[in-house]
Amino acid sequence: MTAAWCSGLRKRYRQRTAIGDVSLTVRRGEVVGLLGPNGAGKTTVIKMLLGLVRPDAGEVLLLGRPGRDPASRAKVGYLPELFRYQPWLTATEVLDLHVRLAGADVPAAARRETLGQVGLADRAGDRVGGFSKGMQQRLGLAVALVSRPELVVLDEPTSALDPIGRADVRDLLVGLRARGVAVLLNSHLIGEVERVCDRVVILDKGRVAAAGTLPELLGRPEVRLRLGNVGEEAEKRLGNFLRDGAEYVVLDAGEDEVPALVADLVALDVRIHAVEPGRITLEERLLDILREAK
Ligand SMILES: Nc1ncnc2c1ncn2[C@@H]1O[C@H](COP(=O)(O)OP(=O)(O)OP(=O)(O)O)[C@@H](O)[C@H]1O
Repeated sequence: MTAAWCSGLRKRYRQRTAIGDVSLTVRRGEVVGLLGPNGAGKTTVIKMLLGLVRPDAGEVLLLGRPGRDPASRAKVGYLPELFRYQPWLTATEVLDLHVRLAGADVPAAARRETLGQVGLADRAGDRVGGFSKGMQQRLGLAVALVSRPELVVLDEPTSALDPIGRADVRDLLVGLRARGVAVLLNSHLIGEVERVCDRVVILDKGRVAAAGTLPELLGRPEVRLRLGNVGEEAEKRLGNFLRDGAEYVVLDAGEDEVPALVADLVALDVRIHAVEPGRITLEERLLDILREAK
């Protein structure tokens, strides 16, 4: 089930410890988000996983093989943070080149389909030198996906993309997960990570500051009620719920709990201004974790 695994990774550059101790796992059919401030070590971890940077210590397994074994990378797709493709080649030729380099067998129709998936179908025959930055990043995604990899590692895949491009990438990731592909996603766009990732690993100063599923990191979902004209009887009915300023908070609400509560409150002449789902956002949680670690 494990697509990528590393344990005890360390890396120093001269006197600077880039990675102090990082262990993480990405399972098949799972999208894992890598978050953390600038310089936290996200790209270095990705490069050590992929054999592009040699760790000082630690172990890597990719799709069941030791990371040092070049064969372990045959089924891995990678979009680097800094992407550049040969400007004299067309998009189709870039894909052909990468398919050849990967030693993969991908029919021409499937290559065309991949360019279509990233929104470049009508630019397939154009030279990459004339592409915008976002178009080059889309091509980079096509390169990462064209050989039908079992593990996809994307280092800030939407940094140059417009909002529609970002939504396209989200759809692509959901499609990959449904096919059982494992995805490791490094992104500063926390909303994007929150929407699409099953698990999140937060790096800070070369260490894992927190890791878990979204419910584990964000706590229990809650429903918040903003009410007016709360009389004595209504106060009694609300007695079991937490009060946070002007709001009442229902934690872990059962399926009928909120509708029943609202019906009772309406019957008691309470004015209901809002009934809203409320939970700390991943961005708030990330900032808390990073501030605590300071
Ligand atoms: N080739 C290198 N030589 C020297 N130091 C390096 C090298 N590569 C990375 N580092 C250092 O390692 C640390 C982690 O860098 P890394 O690029 O992994 O961070 P990051 O979390 O990906 O940051 P960002 O969000 O800014 O992309 C930084 O202190 C950086 O200066």
